[in-house]
Amino acid sequence: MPELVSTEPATGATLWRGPVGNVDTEIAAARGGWAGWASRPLAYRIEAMRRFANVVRSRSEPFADIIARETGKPLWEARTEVETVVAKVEISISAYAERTSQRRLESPMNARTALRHKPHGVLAVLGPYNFPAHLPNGHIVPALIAGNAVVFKPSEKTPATGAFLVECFHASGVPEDCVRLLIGGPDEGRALASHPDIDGLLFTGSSRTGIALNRQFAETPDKILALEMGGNNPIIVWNTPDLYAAAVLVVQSAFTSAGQRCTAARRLIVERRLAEPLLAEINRLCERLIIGEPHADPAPFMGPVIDNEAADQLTESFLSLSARGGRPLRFMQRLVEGRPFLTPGIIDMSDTPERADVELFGPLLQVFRVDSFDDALAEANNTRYGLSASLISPDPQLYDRFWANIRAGIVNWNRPTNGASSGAPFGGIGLSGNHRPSAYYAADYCAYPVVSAEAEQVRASIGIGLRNQ
Ligand SMILES: NC(=O)C1=CN([C@@H]2O[C@H](COP(=O)(O)OP(=O)(O)OC[C@H]3O[C@@H](n4cnc5c(N)ncnc54)[C@H](O)[C@@H]3O)[C@@H](O)[C@H]2O)C=CC1
Ligand SMILES: O=C(O)CCC(=O)N[C@@H](CCC(=O)O)C(=O)O
Repeated sequence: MPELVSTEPATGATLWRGPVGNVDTEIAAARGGWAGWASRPLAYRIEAMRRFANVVRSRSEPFADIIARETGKPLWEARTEVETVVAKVEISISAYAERTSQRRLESPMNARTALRHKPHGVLAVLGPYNFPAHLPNGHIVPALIAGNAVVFKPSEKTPATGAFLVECFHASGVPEDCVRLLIGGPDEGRALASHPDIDGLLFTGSSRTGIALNRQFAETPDKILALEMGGNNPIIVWNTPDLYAAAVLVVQSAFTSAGQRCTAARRLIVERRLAEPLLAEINRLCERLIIGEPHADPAPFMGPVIDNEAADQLTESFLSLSARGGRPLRFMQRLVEGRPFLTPGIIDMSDTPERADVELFGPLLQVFRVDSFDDALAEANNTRYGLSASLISPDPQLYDRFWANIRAGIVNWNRPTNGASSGAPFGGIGLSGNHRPSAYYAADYCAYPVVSAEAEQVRASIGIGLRNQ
């Protein structure tokens, strides 16, 4: 039986191994469990989710340890990921009530119109590796509250975290048939996505995969497809007196999680006169960033990227940007022979007319110096993605212009591009999503509305257009 092995990026040690799952078996199990779960009262499902939150809380340290080891992210950051898994439950309960619960609408005499929502059935969830618990959980919890059953395939790079998450659902009394774990890679992902017996797919991952899935789902408009994809996110720094604070926001935006966030800033757009002093501040901060293994003491700011292949691709991308005319401001370097620890790379692309509009998923920031705010906006919008964008400037009028003109689903002011709230909708436009935002709005894609005109008495008359008897 083929096996999947999970390796700790920081050390190369084997963390977990397990057999690749069978797609048909998992879907059949979920199909079997679904009707029973959907017919339970909402209060029952909510109680089950609250028990799940308690189970996760009681296992928070081992959970954070697995996330940290498997992704390489610092332990402090893995702990915040576990906290978001817990917090997701109450947020999703509120979101369900607000966005997809029952309502009675105005209607003519003797009748009523009721709005209710129904679950889709069996939903497939495909997860990414960068938030291997929080992001799939952001689909799974709302899906279960709405009454769906779920087949969850974690990233092939983070199966241990996926298995831990599913075990927490089962330990909290969610029937094993309602949340199924499918271990596997892209092949299993494809088989799951194309299986005739799923009712929809909730995906978080790269735009490349999302586009392939969108194509595949073109033949099945009856199935729900929610795509949360990547970004090529801009951060503009303009007319700000506090360059240190601006530098902190840029560094947090670009290099938190070793740049492995879909909301990470990939492009710094700065007014020309501020560029040198701002970059000097950023450089000084980068010198001080601790890069180390997840459990190191003192705690690192960031760990390695996910694996050596990703690290190789990022260093090659850095070289390719400089070959195309970019001017390296900080070289991206491998810190430890044979392990994927990278130093932040910063490259000035201002004089390069050709822009490669791709998401470089790691600690790599491109810089663009511009002369006017109009140029800054044009540069910021010079992308087919549209996930997050930030303006760093004390000027509210500039923020008004930025807000009105920037094309993104998350538009921030004097805040990092990342760190989005689970209590708000989360999603982007362009290649960043398919207009089915997640987080607070995940409730919307986990259920469909059913409108019923209802009257208890069988009473009817045709008032117009009848001949006398
Ligand atoms: N917008 C958002 O909410 C977020 C987006 N991301 C994006 O995710 C990416 C990083 O995650 P990755 O794991 O590298 O993404 P990925 O697209 O490589 O993989 C995501 C999942 O899809 C599966 N998969 C891969 N190819 C497939 C195919 N052809 N058919 C079906 N399934 C397939 C993988 O096994 C994995 O479970 C980045 O691009 C990042 O921006 C990450 C987190 C949040
Ligand atoms: O999905 C949610 O509950 C909120 C969105 C969220 O957590 N965003 C994070 C991480 C997403 C990523 O970049 O992979 C963020 O904006 O930093």
